[in-house]
Amino acid sequence: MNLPKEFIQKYQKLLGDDAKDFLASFEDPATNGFRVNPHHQSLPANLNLTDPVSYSKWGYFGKISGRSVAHQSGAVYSQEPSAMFVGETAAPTASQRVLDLCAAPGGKTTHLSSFLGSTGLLVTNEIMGKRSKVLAENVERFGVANALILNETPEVIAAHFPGFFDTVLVDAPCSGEGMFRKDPDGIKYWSPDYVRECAVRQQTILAEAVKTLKPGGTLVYSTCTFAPEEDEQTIAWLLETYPELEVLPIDKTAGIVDGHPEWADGNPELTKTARLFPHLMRGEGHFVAKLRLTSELTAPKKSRLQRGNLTKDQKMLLDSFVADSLQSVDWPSRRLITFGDQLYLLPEATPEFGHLKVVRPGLHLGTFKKGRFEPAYALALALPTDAVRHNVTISITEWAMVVHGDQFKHDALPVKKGWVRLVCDNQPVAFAKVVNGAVKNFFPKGLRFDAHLN
Ligand SMILES: C[S@@+](CC[C@H](N)C(=O)[O-])C[C@H]1O[C@@H](n2cnc3c(N)ncnc32)[C@H](O)[C@@H]1O
Repeated sequence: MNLPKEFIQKYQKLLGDDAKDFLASFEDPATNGFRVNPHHQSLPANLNLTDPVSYSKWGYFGKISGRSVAHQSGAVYSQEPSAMFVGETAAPTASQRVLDLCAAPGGKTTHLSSFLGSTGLLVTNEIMGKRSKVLAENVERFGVANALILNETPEVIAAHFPGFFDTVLVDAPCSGEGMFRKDPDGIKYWSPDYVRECAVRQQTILAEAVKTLKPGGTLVYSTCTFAPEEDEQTIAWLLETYPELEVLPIDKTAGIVDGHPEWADGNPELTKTARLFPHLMRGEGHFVAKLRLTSELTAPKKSRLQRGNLTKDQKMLLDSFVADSLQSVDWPSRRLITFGDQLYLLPEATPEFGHLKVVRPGLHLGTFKKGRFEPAYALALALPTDAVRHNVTISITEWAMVVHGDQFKHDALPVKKGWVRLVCDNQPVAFAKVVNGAVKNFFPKGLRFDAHLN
């Protein structure tokens, strides 16, 4: 790999004897991993779970194809193992209010959702419009039901949610030195100036993030870069600027090491932060710090809950779909909200949106069409097995036809007419409509792909 001369010299100076191994590690292949989705009652039969990531509840080493049932159904999320350490450090507890401020494409958000289960509120935000759509796709594929997905600046988020969150994650945009093995093109952007530019941006983002914390709340800051300017020095700046913050210790195993105070202002508290180096552990590299707000920084504002807005006619159409096709779902009217003809289930205790740019106000339940309700793809992936009246098991060949958008015939249909959920390898695939004994494919047009089974 063609590493810049200044990069090599910088790390030779910082790492001393270790620099040789560190720099040599850039010639090794990137480490792959995936997390399994605890929301799925069973996992695909052929998943290789023989090589677990020791510090992660749901993580394994290995590569999963983006064209597999495991991926499409949301049974797994591909994530390199050092990135898993971020979610494990944040580890929100049930019912918390959680903010993921820099969230796309959604690796850490889906991980945080695994801790929350169906409880609490996960506000997941991405500043770039296009990337916020990718975030929404990944959140939906992972069957997350309690996420409010936003496309906002940190400034707007801070103004809307002062003193609101129990856990805040800032997985900051950074110089990405830990991504060089996976994406060598990233090296082109690297320069000492770029590193400094990133550090300034990180401070700007953190200055907003801290305003959203409740007293006692936890802030997790992470980067996928090795630059001390963006890692220890950023935390040193935080501690100096906000005496209300204290660093919390992080358990370090599997080759994860302490942060380096001597690479910042010498504050010994910085040893509590964590460094993940590719020559010391099996992963691409990260920096993680965990802090707690010890006293109030920003007074919370009184916010009302966002109210649902379903009309009587819409309620009737929805009730009729639920009666025919689902069982044991509990969707109180106050949480049902329409955006145009799209229906969503708000997460419990969602505060009013005001003027926020909302990408998804919760779980997409479906679309109101003339005189009927059509269930959403997101709903098919989010519902547990027993919540759907008719699950139809399809073969892998039929699955490939579904995800390609083809029509297909199926012998064992439980109904002549109505909605069924297609299931392959015990995983949810999509809703389909049975019309006169034939299956009508509703796999979303924008997500169709060729599974290349042969
Ligand atoms: C490291 S990536 C996040 C990765 C994500 N957390 C995950 O695990 O999949 C950083 C994100 O911050 C966003 N970003 C860039 N500039 C930003 C800014 N000024 N404020 C907030 N987010 C920003 C980027 O668009 C990018 O999606």
